[in-house]
Amino acid sequence: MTSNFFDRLGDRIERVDSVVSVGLDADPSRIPEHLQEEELPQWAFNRRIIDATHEHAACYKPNAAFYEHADGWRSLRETIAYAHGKDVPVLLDAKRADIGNTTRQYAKLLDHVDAVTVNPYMGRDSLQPFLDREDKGVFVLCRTSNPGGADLQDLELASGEAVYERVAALAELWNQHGNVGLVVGATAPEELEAIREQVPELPFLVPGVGAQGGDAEAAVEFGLAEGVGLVNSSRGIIFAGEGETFDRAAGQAARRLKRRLNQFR
Ligand SMILES: O=C(O)c1cc(=O)[nH]c(=O)n1[C@@H]1O[C@H](COP(=O)(O)O)[C@@H](O)[C@H]1O
Repeated sequence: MTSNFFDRLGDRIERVDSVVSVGLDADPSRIPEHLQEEELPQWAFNRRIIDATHEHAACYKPNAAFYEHADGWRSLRETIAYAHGKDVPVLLDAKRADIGNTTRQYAKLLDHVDAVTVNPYMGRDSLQPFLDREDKGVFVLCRTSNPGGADLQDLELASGEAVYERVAALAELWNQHGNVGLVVGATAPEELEAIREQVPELPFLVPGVGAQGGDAEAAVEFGLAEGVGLVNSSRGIIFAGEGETFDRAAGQAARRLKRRLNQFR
């Protein structure tokens, strides 16, 4: 097995012919009723989602926010092990970073998963323990998909560049081990194109297609670097259906998104 995350991800993308990241944002309030009686409803839900979608998944992206409660951590651990059992990499969407002493603890997340998302606001030292993990992927938030993404990220610096452009430039500097990618939302296609031009070699994680209505074509056209990158949908896949057959609907939604994205690859 190659020791570089993006090489492994590239292999996975080739094997399943898919750049779909299936977002495991298992909102407890939306888990179908028949699973609510299980000891760990989120895990019961995710297991069925993984069974139904793994053939179409380049990776799974659980967002840590949905698991930060006592049973949540157990569900997350089971979910990660199960995804790995199906040979699918796991990107933990944690958006972490802090002062060195603290971030060294955060970086231990990478003992359990293949990649994480991190927040660049506190600068290089806050990311260093993540960046030092040569075999893992580190996706730096660059231009996010939410409406407020413009509030700070689009601000123009004295140098004339936008804050998100500065982040992209820094990420290139931080990429000494070839383990850094960027997070750029599909809801900002112009910025997506500009950032791709600026940093042709960095793979992107592009969230925001599906529930947030982002641009799937731009996500593929600008998100991939030499064919490697991820386009994430969470609610659009895992909550595509309801009730007893929710997992079938999720499988169909994942396959549909894969095919749609593949038209642009
Ligand atoms: O880092 C992320 O993945 C992320 C960055 C961003 O700019 N926008 C964004 O939506 N995300 C995450 O991507 C997922 C999107 O979920 P859906 O809108 O349900 O597809 C959520 O887990 C978000 O936290």
